[in-house]
Amino acid sequence: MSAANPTNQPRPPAQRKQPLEPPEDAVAPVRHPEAPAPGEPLGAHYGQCFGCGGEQPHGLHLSATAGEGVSVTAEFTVKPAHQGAPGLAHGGVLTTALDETLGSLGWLMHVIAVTGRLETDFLRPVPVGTVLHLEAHVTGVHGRKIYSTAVGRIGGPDGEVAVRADAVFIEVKVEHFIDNGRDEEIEAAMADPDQVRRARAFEVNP
Ligand SMILES: CCCCCCCCCCCCCCCC(=O)SCCNC(=O)CCNC(=O)[C@H](O)C(C)(C)COP(=O)(O)OP(=O)(O)OC[C@H]1O[C@@H](n2cnc3c(N)ncnc32)[C@H](O)[C@@H]1OP(=O)(O)O
Repeated sequence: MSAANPTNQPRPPAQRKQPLEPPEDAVAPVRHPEAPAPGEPLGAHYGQCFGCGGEQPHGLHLSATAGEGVSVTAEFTVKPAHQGAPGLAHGGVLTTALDETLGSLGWLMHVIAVTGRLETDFLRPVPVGTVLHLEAHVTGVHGRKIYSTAVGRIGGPDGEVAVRADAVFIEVKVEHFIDNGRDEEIEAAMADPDQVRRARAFEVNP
C-alpha cells in the first residue's frame, strides 16, 4: 500500500494524473489575429487577481508582455511578504508566478482556460528583492487541453533558471466563473462592462 493511495484501489479517470506532454495528435497553438502585438503589455485579466491584479494589495502584481507566436514574458519582484524561509521566496508563491504567467497565454489565443495540472521544479533559491524573469509558451493543443511550459530566471532575462513548470490548462466558458464564483464578486465583475466585454470576446475563437 502506498501513502498516496492507501487503499490501493484503482483511481477513477478524473483523479488520475494527466500527462504534461502533449499527445502525438495534439495540434500547434494558433495565435489569434487580434492578439496583442509582441512587446505589448497584456494587463490584468481581473483587478482582484492574486497573480496580476493591480487592485489586489496582497498580490504578486506580475506584469506579462506578449511574445512571438503563443508565448509571453513576465516579471515578478519578490517582496518581503513573499518569504518562506528568511530572505527567500516561498515555493508556493513562485509556483503562483509560474501559474499566472502560463495562464496569461490564453490571451494570445483568445481562449479562457483554467489550470488543470501544474508541476514545478525548484532549481535555485530565490532571494527577496530578486526580479524573476519568466517566459512561457504553449507546446500543443488537444481539444480543450492546452499544454504549456515556463521557466523563471534570476540575474536577468538570460540568467540562471531558478524555477520551471509544465502545465495542462483546460478551456472553459465564462459560465465556469459565473456558476462557481461567490455571488458578490461575480455580481461586481458582471457590473463592470469592460470585464464582461473582455471575457465574452474570448469565446469567439475562429
Ligand atoms: C464575469 C466574469 C468573468 C471572468 C473572466 C475571467 C477571465 C480569465 C480567467 C483566467 C484565470 C486564470 C488564473 C490563473 C490560473 C488559475 O489559477 S485557474 C484556478 C485553478 N484551477 C481551477 O480552479 C480548476 C478547477 N477544476 C475544474 O473546474 C474542472 O476540473 C475543469 C478543469 C474545468 C475540468 O472539468 P470539465 O470541464 O468537466 O472537464 P472534463 O470534461 O472532465 O475534461 C476535459 C478534458 O480535460 C482533461 N482534464 C480535466 N481535468 C484535468 C486536470 N485537472 N488535469 C489535466 N487534464 C484534465 C480531461 O482528461 C479531458 O480530456 P479529454 O478526455 O478531452 O482528452
